[in-house]
Amino acid sequence: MTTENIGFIGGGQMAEALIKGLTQSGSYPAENIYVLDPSPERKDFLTATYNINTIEDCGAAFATCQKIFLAVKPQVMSLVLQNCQGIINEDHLLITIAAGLPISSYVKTLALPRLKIIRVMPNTPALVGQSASALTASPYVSQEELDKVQNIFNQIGTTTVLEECHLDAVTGLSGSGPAYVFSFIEALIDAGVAEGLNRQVSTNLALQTVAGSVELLRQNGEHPAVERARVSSPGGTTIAASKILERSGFQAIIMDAVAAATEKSKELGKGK
Ligand SMILES: NC(=O)C1=CN([C@@H]2O[C@H](COP(=O)(O)OP(=O)(O)OC[C@H]3O[C@@H](n4cnc5c(N)ncnc54)[C@H](O)[C@@H]3O)[C@@H](O)[C@H]2O)C=CC1
Ligand SMILES: O=C(O)[C@@H]1CCC=N1
Repeated sequence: MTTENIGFIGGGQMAEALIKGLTQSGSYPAENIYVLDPSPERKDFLTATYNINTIEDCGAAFATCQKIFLAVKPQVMSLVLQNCQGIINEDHLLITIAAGLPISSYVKTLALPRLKIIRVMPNTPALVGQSASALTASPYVSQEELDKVQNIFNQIGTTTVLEECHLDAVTGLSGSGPAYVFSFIEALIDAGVAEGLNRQVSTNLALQTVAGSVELLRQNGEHPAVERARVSSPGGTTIAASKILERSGFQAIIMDAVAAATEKSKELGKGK
């Protein structure tokens, strides 16, 4: 078990997902985790729930922790970085999870050409140890530092190291992806209710259908189209439903949704 301090600037949903994953997996002692957040309610909640420390300003955060996670909204990131200017140095390691903002924007705002920074896109299933995270690092991050941070994200799910040019697509697919899956599940539940099933029964059936289908794809390793064909009996119920999905452009709708989120991620980084 490591005893290195790590800090979080921003103690919202995603920071909590990481803190929960790290403390509950036992990979980080709570006493080595520090969080800075302007909301007294968030600080009280995080300290009471996870037994971690709070910290009052950037100066204290960067004096206490060499590794700092930036977990604020992209829209407030430049304000946070301005508050940290002159405090962050090239020995610190920043780990940002903000959507859209390229590594170059941090280098520029902090005026630190040799800044060590890792950009990560996780997702909220981190709260239950099932995140899908992609990481990319600035050239001044050593392989050992990248491995350590990747290992932190491995505690809350799976990780992939990618070139930075792919991070917007990752944001559109897996960063925002849980929301699309939740919409699909919600629709399945309501459909069951519309067909007369009790809401709890419908919820249980929908959740297990999605979880079981994911497990089947994982274990069989087949393309989803192959598994779809296996469900579709000739003249049967599934092919009747598939015709409706095809006619409504179901797959194109999902692809358009991912493209819109990817484009938004690019927009967030424009001019930064
Ligand atoms: N929610 C999600 O599914 C995902 C979010 N992200 C990224 O994670 C980052 C955080 O998102 P969430 O946790 O969802 O947002 P959130 O709104 O839950 O958390 C942001 C936190 O930052 C705090 N904050 C505001 N101004 C601050 C300041 N000046 N200094 C320190 N803290 C400040 C707020 O009080 C709040 O607790 C965003 O950049 C987002 O793009 C990345 C992957 C998934
Ligand atoms: O909606 C957002 O902007 C954030 C980034 C990825 C998921 N949630």
